[in-house]
Amino acid sequence: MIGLSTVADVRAAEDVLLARTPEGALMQRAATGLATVCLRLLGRAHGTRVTALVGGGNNGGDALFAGAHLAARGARVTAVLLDPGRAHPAGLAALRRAGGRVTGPGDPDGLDRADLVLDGIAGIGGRGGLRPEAARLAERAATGPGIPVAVDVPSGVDADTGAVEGTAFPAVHTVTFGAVKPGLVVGEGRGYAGTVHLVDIGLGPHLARPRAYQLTDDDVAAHLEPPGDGDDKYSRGVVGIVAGSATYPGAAVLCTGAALRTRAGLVRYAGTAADGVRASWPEAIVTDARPGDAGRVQAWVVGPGTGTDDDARSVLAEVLATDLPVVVDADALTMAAREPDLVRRRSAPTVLTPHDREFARFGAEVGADRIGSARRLAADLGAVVLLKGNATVVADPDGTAFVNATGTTDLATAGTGDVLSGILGALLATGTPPAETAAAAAHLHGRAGQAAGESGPLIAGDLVRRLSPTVGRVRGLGLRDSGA
Ligand SMILES: NC(=O)C1=CN([C@@H]2O[C@H](COP(=O)(O)OP(=O)(O)OC[C@H]3O[C@@H](n4cnc5c(N)ncnc54)[C@H](O)[C@@H]3O)[C@@H](O)[C@H]2O)[C@@H](O)CC1
Ligand SMILES: [K+]
Repeated sequence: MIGLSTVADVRAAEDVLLARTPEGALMQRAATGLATVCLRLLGRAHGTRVTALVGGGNNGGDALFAGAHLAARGARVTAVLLDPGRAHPAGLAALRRAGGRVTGPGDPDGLDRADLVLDGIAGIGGRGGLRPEAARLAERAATGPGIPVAVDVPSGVDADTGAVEGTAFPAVHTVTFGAVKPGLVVGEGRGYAGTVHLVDIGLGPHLARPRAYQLTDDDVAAHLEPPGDGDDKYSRGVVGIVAGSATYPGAAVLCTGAALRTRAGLVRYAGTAADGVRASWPEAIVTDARPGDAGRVQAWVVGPGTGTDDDARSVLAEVLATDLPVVVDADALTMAAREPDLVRRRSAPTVLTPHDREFARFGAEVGADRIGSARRLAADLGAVVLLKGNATVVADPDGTAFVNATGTTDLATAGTGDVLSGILGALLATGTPPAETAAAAAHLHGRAGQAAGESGPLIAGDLVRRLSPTVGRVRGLGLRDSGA
């Protein structure tokens, strides 16, 4: 797992470390790491042009020292000082010694010819939307030819939330120090940070335990263990699915298929789309009776395409009255938002999977702080909230959060949510902790989306078809993608 550390946690760890290291040592570590990444991106230093945008804080200091490293290797470095009176004095001296040029914000011509632009305007000390002069430079850098590299955090991005007010520096790479900050991987910030490179400056042992994480393929592989010798089809957890309707069986077919393809244990389907599901998935055990008559299951998925009429409401209430884990999706979210006590009174795990509009039905818009909003709803309902988005956020009622790293914009198409709830139900039926399990489902869903998107625009059925090879790949078994 990759821990995501808040600004307060980074500052606290820095304070401890600063007291134990010679003055300037941390900034040197940061600047050396930054220059190393820049060299890798440029391929060579000699003869290249680098423009550093330099604010009046330590973030600007990092950019100046890194510029000095690059200048010492033969790069032509220009520092554009936004606040000449406050630029980091030692950094400025180092850059000048190494032969770098220094100008003010009125003379940013270097931006139009740079091979690489360093954004050292503001880091974790940045507050609010970029001021006009900084915004102008960030916009100019965006249209210029140089590779845009953010120092620690793209200026204008809130490091804790990813919120952007107005303009931010549109980095293609962000070189961040000590720990990945949440704002680099979630919300709008994710789009401004590009590829994140973490430079170790020794903060690790002093950092508080993070409250937010990203899962890796290895973490997710633990949720996808193949059956052991002693397993049979029941011992690995059976998932029950209530989805679709006689007129619209599509959601039921996608959800059931996704569950089957995620874990080829047992999948039961109960609902009015029974004929459609039977025709598509002879492997599922299908009934058009109520969930209570479907046979034993270890987890339920309820809601995709069920509608919100009285019958649908009574089926939802029946499922939520069980003491089993339940995934509440789509139409079931609309109904749960009307009667949140159906969720609150449960003691077994519930996972809600809203997109932004569904989230708002529970009483508050998502807003710019996606992790904070998901945490608030999770705590209010005592349920895990999986808030869908470009970077899906999962929040546990205890405040632990996960941010998904594998999402692609290709997934923004009809039916992909039905696939996610099928994956999630299948994984939840094994009895693993619900928040991490939900994060694992989002990760796998994203990986399947990446695979399906390689050959052009994807439709939800492509995700289902790609799931088995994707599970194989994430498990690291090296199963060959069948290309189906
Ligand atoms: N504390 C330390 O020992 C270390 C700090 N490091 C660097 O220091 C940074 C934090 O430094 P600071 O606390 O000095 O703060 P920053 O340099 O991140 O931010 C303060 C500067 O940003 C400007 N600024 C703030 N909001 C702005 C806005 N909306 N528009 C335009 N300009 C704005 C301020 O005028 C000031 O010049 C980290 O992000 C990291 O880059 C690293 O060198 C590692 C070691
Ligand atoms: K920056």
